[in-house]
Amino acid sequence: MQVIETELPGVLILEPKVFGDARGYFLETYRANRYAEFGIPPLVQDNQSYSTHGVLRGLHVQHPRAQGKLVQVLEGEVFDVAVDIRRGSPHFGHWTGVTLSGENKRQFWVPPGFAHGFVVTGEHALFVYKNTDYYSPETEFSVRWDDPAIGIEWPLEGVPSLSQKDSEAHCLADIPADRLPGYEDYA
Ligand SMILES: Cc1cn([C@H]2C[C@H](O)[C@@H](COP(=O)(O)OP(=O)(O)O[C@H]3O[C@H](C)C(=O)[C@H](O)[C@H]3O)O2)c(=O)[nH]c1=O
Repeated sequence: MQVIETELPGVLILEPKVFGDARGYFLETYRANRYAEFGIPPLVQDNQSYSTHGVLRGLHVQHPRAQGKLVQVLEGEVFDVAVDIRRGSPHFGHWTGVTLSGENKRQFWVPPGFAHGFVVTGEHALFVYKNTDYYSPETEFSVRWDDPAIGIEWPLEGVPSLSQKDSEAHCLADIPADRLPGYEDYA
């Protein structure tokens, strides 16, 4: 397992060891004791989504009950992004991104308190992710994917395909400060 730090402290790229042989390959995608060594707490909910090229899901966050997310692509390719939206964080409004694919088998750790999203850069993406807390629709909200104050450089050709919820999201500056996770809550 290779663990790669990103420019956002706490956000990690993980490269599990792949055991290939004449039959195909094997890899471990989660092990509580080993992942705890990298600061990843126990994971309680597993999700899967399938999206076609040009779909953009996000930016999503829950607060309270912020979810840390261990994300991975089983088939296809996405550009995956984490944004630090914790009030008081020295990296507030900063983003980092990584290409995840069935080919590179990389995982991306998005800590609690970060907004998360991805755009499908392959023909499709079978996307799976494990969460540190349960889905809480009453505390979930979206941040605009194209918030100029965040300035994510999405590898996009044209306008992305968004859900109604994501198309109506607000920019960070228009979200009341007390609605945002605090750095102290999730440092
Ligand atoms: C997230 C979630 C959704 N749902 C239901 C609610 C909706 O009826 C339907 C689709 O939900 P939504 O449009 O929010 O799904 P995504 O746009 O893929 O959102 C997810 O993808 C982005 C990138 C994230 O980071 C979040 O984890 C998550 O919000 O699934 C559930 O029943 N349980 C869940 O945990």
